[in-house]
Amino acid sequence: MVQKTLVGPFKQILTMNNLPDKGPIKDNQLEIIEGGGILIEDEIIAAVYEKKQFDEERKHYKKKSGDKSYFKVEKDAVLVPGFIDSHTHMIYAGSRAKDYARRNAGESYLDIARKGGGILSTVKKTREASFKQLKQLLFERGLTHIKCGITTTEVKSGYGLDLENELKTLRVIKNLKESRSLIPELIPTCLSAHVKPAEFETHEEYLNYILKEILPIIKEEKLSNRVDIFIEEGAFTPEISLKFLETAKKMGFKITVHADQFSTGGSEVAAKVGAISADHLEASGETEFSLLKQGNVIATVLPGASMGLGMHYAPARRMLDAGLCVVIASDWNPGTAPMGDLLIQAAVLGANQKLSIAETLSAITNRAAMALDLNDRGIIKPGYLADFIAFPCSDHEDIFYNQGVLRPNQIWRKGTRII
Ligand SMILES: N=CN[C@@H](CCC(=O)O)C(=O)O
Repeated sequence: MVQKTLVGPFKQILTMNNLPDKGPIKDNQLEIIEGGGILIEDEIIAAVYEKKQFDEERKHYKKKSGDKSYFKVEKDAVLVPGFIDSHTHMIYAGSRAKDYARRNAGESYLDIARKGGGILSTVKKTREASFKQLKQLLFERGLTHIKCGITTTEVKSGYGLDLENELKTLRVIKNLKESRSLIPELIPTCLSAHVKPAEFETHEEYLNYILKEILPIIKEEKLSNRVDIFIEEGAFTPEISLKFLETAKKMGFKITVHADQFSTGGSEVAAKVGAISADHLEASGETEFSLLKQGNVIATVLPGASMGLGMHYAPARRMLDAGLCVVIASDWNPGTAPMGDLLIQAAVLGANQKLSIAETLSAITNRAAMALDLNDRGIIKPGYLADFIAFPCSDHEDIFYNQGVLRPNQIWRKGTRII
């Protein structure tokens, strides 16, 4: 039997429907329904009602009668789609507080990595951690995410860097994805090509190992259908990254890349290989924007990494004006982005880059869904997943104005109210 629930009335519903996929968005393009409500059928939005229709529907519903229930919401509530965090490294063990202190004392991220800190120090701790410990850590981080209003979270491997440990982390993600509904839906990505582990002599050798030993098992066990690589000085050069990604693509994987964080070259690879998104882009300029535009690549910016490294933000305003689809993600990781709070980061980036409310919200809802190639969420619309969140305020402008301090107090994930 289909479980039907009528939810509302909401002071405002921001549907994020009918917005452009790319380029600037004006606030007056937002569809805002005042006093309306939602009909949920199992996991799906069955109807979005305007006030008049909602008041009519409501008469037919009695709380918990038969197969229908009516869920009356708190007085002032603004409903938006559940947030989507399309770039995180949330599965790791240990802390990098010492790296952070060293950076603040003047050492650079790349220098610390060369001297034994950095990504490889997290790899050591993650290899030592058991499946059970990693599962608990990821679960707790997932709870933090859901409280911020995130209902879908991408999670990358990349702190295992050998067959056993890359599979261990991806199996934890799969296991948690299948067993929990209290945390966001997890979307796994294989980032075995994060950096070269010490056991390999050359970068080519390691990338061949990923292609021959790791990716076939990931495919067989359906652990992920996405492949990422860190294109950067100290990680992988654009030339060998392109060859690696072309082969991964031929194997059936969707492609995303870490591009232009400190130096350029990654955007060009992303465009050539037809990546869905290029993420970071702090070093990108007009040349890179036009490459991304020609390649139809989504530009994902990661303000949390800029905050963690104390560096400038990616030029999101100029990217939008160049006609790109801009997405904002938290990049939650122990090295450069330990905060992991997408709401604070989006609000602060929006103020810094002069993004309209519509552009900022779109970058963590409907456009973020596109970065994960998911066409069933990110918009409040019939047929879409009933993933939505409500903030205790009477006007949507209060959400980013409060810069992350105002939290959603009602969260539905796949039709179930979980907070
Ligand atoms: N840049 C590469 N990867 C992460 C940092 C990982 C780490 O330092 O542990 C990022 O996206 O910022």
